[in-house]
Amino acid sequence: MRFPAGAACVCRARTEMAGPGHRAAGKPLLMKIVMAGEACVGKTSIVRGYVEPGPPGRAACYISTVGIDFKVKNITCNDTTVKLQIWDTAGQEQFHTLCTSYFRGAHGFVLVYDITNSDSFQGITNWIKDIHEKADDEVDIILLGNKCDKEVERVIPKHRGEKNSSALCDLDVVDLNESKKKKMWC
Ligand SMILES: Nc1nc2c(ncn2[C@@H]2O[C@H](COP(=O)(O)OP(=O)(O)OP(=O)(O)O)[C@@H](O)[C@H]2O)c(=O)[nH]1
Repeated sequence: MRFPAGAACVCRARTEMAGPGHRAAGKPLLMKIVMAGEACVGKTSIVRGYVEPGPPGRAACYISTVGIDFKVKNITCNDTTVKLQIWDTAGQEQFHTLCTSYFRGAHGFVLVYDITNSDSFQGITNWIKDIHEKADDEVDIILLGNKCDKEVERVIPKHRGEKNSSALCDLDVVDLNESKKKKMWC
């Protein structure tokens, strides 16, 4: 998955995300990806930049997502057509129960924080817990530090994002048994 300029991806996606069992003959491989993270970190902007044609742009004003939104994009990966179903969740607390109910069945998560907002970075731990509780047994997670154009306002150094992702890998190993295994690719 490729992200718009300005986004620092500190983990990488697994390329072989779903096996052939997920595909009916002649149909593209269907992948469910969920965007998650605190409000206003830029999830919707990232999805729009990725899915909509034309140069990536951001909304002039912030309109928070109400509940959940949904976009589709077809990509080709290793000669296989993959239909990405991207669920853009609202970060506001009032939608939390609704949004996490969409975690089941996801193949991958993009967890977004804002590098200029330490609360959004601290919130990542809770999102990981939600994934452990509500998602299926094996999922891939990308941790993404957004708003990298605001370098002068940065409060989360890149190495903290990288450290967090390795810490979360350790957490996986310690806390999860074989049947409830999540993978964090760093
Ligand atoms: N400077 C800067 N601003 C950004 C960036 N990405 C998003 N924004 C701005 O941040 C604000 C929030 O962006 P959204 O994409 O709506 O954030 P969200 O995470 O979807 O918010 P919720 O729907 O409330 O969960 C908007 O004003 C965007 O224009 C970025 O990379 N850099």
